[in-house]
Amino acid sequence: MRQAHTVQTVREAEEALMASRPEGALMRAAAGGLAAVCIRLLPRVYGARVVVLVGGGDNGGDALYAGAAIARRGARVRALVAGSAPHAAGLAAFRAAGGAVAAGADAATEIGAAELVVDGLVGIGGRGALREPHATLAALTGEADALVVAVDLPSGIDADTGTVSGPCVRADVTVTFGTHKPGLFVDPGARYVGVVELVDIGLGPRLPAPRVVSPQVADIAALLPEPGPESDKYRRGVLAVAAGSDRYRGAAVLAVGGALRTGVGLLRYVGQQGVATEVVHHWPEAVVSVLDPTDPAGRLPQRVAAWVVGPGRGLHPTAAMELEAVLATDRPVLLDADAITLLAKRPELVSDRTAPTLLTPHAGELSRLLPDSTPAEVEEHRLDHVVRAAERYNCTVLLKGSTTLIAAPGLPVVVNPTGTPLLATAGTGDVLAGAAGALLSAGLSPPDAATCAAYLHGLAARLAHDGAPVSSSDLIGALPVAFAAILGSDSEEGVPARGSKVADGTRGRGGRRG
Ligand SMILES: NC(=O)C1=CN([C@@H]2O[C@H](COP(=O)(O)OP(=O)(O)OC[C@H]3O[C@@H](n4cnc5c(N)ncnc54)[C@H](OP(=O)(O)O)[C@@H]3O)[C@@H](O)[C@H]2O)[C@@H](O)CC1
Ligand SMILES: Nc1ncnc2c1ncn2[C@@H]1O[C@H](COP(=O)(O)OP(=O)(O)O)[C@@H](O)[C@H]1O
Ligand SMILES: [K+]
Repeated sequence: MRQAHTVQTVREAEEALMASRPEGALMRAAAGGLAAVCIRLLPRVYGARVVVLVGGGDNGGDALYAGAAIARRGARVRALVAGSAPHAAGLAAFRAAGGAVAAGADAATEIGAAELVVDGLVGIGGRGALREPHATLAALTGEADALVVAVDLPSGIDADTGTVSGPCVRADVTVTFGTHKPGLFVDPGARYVGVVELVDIGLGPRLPAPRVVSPQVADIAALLPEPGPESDKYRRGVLAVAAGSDRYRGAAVLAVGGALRTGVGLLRYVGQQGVATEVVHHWPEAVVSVLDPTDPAGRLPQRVAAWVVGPGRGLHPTAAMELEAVLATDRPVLLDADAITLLAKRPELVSDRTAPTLLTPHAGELSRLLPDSTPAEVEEHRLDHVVRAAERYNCTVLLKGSTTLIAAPGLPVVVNPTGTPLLATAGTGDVLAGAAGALLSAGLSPPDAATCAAYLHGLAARLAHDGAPVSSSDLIGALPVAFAAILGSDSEEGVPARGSKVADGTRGRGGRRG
């Protein structure tokens, strides 16, 4: 798992480490790692035109020291200084190595002609939207042909939350120091970071548990259940799916498909006759129990390992009675869509529950779960809201959307790295609910089931048609391909790139069958 820590934690760890190291050692380690990445990225260093953007703090200091190292290799390096007092020792080293400070008036020309721009405007000390002249310099990097390397994090991203509240540097590569910062993983910040390279400056042993983690392919491969020789359909996991209604038959078919293609021992579909017929037509392996609308709790299938309730199920009283009955069992339950809307009126059904529960809301549904929030606020501060929902309902919450986040009380928030806007099409959430339900029925804990399902789901969308649009049915069809990619990964295969000038650096350590 890639780990991310908050600014306060990083500062505390840095302080403790600095006390045991000679003055300036950390910055030298950081700048050395930064310079090495820049030098590796330039096709030819000698004579290359490089611009360093220098703010008034240590982030600018890192950029100046790295600029000095690049200048010593024969590059023509110019500094554009924002802020009145750039790092004094860094500036002296930069000048001594042959670097020069360019006039602010030449900023557009210098950036326009550069092959490489190093963004040292602000790092973890950034507060709020960039001020001038930082904002203009950040905007100029967006128009440049140059490769853009961000120091620690792209200037303009809030390091702790990923919030972007004004102009922001769009990096091809971010060289971050000591540990990742949550804002590098979470949208909207995550869209600006490009490939992230972590430079070890010795913080590791001083860091506490991370606030945020992001799984790599080997982490997922290690979690996915694998049927063993002693497996039978019951021991592998029986999943009950209460999804779809006469009005939304497709939701049932998609949730069941997502579950079957993720792997279940036996799938029991529960629903009205018409929908059940449709489900069996698409998935003859499903075993159906026809719902009695006058007594939805009366004939719930017994001996199930886990439940999925809610996609396309509706909000009528029958659905509410069914929800209450399922939550009264001691089985793991996944609630999605309409079940979440119903839960918002009866939060105690989950908050007082002792058996495992997984909620999979999108931003609108999450805002219903937290009545003092709006969907726009959830979108803007996704990390805070998913953590609040997990605490309030005392269960695991997977927040869908541009970056899928998974929170559970007492655990770091998991950020899924495989998401893609290709998923923004009707019905993909139903597939996700089925997939996560299948993993719950196989015995994974809600956080692990949610983590693996989100990873598989995003990867399937990317692999389905090589990046061409996918339908929810295509997504189901591509789940086996995503499984094969994960289990057969030989470590260098990462998540496909997100449109950066540099190939994606997300790497795994190898699947267990690799
Ligand atoms: N600590 C260590 O051991 C190590 C730290 N390292 C490096 O130090 C970085 C942290 O350095 P830092 O603490 O000096 O803060 P930094 O990110 O440079 O920002 C402060 C400057 O930005 C300015 N500023 C703020 N907001 C602004 C805005 N919205 N718009 C415009 N300006 C704004 C602020 O100005 P002020 O608001 O104070 O006037 C001040 O001048 C860290 O990210 C890493 O790169 C590495 O060398 C490894 C060892
Ligand atoms: N812009 C996006 N980038 C990445 N994933 C997205 C984006 N928009 C939606 N998704 C994903 O698509 C799925 C949509 O689910 P949901 O909103 O429940 O739709 P539906 O109810 O139609 O199935 C979720 O997995 C969500 O994370
Ligand atoms: K920066």
